[in-house]
Amino acid sequence: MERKCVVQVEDLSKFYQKRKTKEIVKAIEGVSFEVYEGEILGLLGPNGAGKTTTIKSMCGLLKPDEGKVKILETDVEKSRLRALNHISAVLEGNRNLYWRLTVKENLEYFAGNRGTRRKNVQSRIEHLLNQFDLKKKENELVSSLSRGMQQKLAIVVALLADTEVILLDEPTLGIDVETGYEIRELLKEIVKKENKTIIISSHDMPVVQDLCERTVIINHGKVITNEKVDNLIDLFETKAYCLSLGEELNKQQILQIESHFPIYEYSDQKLEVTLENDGDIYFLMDILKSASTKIEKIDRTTIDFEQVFMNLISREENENVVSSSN
Ligand SMILES: Nc1ncnc2c1ncn2[C@@H]1O[C@H](COP(=O)(O)OP(=O)(O)OP(=O)(O)O)[C@@H](O)[C@H]1O
Repeated sequence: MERKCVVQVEDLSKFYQKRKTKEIVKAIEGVSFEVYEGEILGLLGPNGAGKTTTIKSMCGLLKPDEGKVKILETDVEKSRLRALNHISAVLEGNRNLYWRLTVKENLEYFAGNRGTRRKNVQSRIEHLLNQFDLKKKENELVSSLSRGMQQKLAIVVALLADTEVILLDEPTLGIDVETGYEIRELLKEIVKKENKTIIISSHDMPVVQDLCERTVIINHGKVITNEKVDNLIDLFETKAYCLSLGEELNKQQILQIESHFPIYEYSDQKLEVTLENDGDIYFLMDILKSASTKIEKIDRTTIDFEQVFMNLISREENENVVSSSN
């Protein structure tokens, strides 16, 4: 059965003009992707890649120069309020909480603000407080809560609006491991039970690997990958090898490896390397032969999403270097 598309980002571009130099900066250019019902999508990219610009365009905080965003077929720019009824966002820095109100007061205030129907509000608040283990804190001021608890509350506020789409910007940034794990499990539960769609922007690759079904990776303002996380890991795993060597590599060999293979690891006579192109294995053999380094064993190596991400970004950087020098 075909999945329902809930968010369509179509050909988005945004340019800024620097105040001092008047130079035009391209933040994003031609960014397009779709997000489906019941999916957790990771929106990733290195610093300055264009994630915040994309996110702000998605929740109507910024007007793109070109392109559009549709949430459940409603154009965010043309029918802002109607579109925003379908999406809630937790942007970085807990901006959706009042620090001088208690946990419960925050929930009641925001529920009223979004026009959530009175009849269901109290039971939804109770349900979420219990689900997120915040019930015992309901009368405490937000300012007195730990960062992890504030983040859980910020997510609860977003969930209270009961929108189909939830956008979470760096949901685990700066919080302890235990709460980070708890948040991940809760998000999985919510997607499963309530069929919500979650879009996560994060630099935390283990979180992305654990939570996201698919990732859109942006670099230099353009989408460079839009693929299922498992497919990406499989793809790179088939190219990743661990060579156990008979002796240590010398400096010259390490320099050669470094310049040809952007992602590699070497220690204790073990070389982990990703072979991308057909000629790579011969190139590697030549480097090893140059100092008569023996290979004792070659294994396929397991790879995590962090390495996949690094591979994709460095591959794109290399292609950019090649195309700009042509
Ligand atoms: N108001 C602005 N004026 C000028 N340039 C801007 C402005 N906002 C963003 N940019 C530039 O646009 C590019 C994309 O920025 P954006 O904040 O979207 O990236 P990002 O991927 O969210 O980065 P980060 O992870 O560091 O927040 C960057 O080069 C940034 O310097």
